[in-house]
Amino acid sequence: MEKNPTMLFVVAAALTNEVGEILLQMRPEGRQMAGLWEFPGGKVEQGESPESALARELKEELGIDVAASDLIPLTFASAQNGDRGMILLLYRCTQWIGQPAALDSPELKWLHPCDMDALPMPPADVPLVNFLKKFS
Ligand SMILES: Nc1nc2c([nH]c(=O)n2[C@@H]2O[C@H](COP(=O)(O)OP(=O)(O)OP(=O)(O)O)[C@@H](O)[C@H]2O)c(=O)[nH]1
Repeated sequence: MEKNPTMLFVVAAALTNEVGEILLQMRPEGRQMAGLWEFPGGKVEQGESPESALARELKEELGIDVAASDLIPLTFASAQNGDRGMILLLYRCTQWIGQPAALDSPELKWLHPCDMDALPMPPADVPLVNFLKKFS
């Protein structure tokens, strides 16, 4: 029997610039958790590796090209997402091609992890931000 058939896998990027700021985007109106600030990323689709899913999401959401080999695993969070369990995988990315643009969100913001507490973020992101504050 398949184990955890309902588990949702979500991948997200801590896109980090040369001064250590990380890019967050605002979730648009009409989506679950609209108005909250999140790390760019999304759900892993069937047949995708987490890294190829994240590279696809970064292209769709920000218009940047990222090599799967430039996505460095950082940490993860486990949380409830509606009626499903969710594993949220966070990767560090410091190398990409192109200028990040808000293609799928009303606004982007670069900020240091210690300033992220000032923004409303999904509850699942709390341990991710705590990790970044400690180890960035
Ligand atoms: N990208 C992203 N998603 C997050 C974060 N934290 C968090 O709880 N999530 C949740 O993970 C899920 C990601 O789904 P999504 O809607 O962004 O996925 P997607 O881009 O594949 O969209 P779609 O399902 O509408 O096609 C959402 O329920 C979202 O609220 C985060 O920091 N970044």
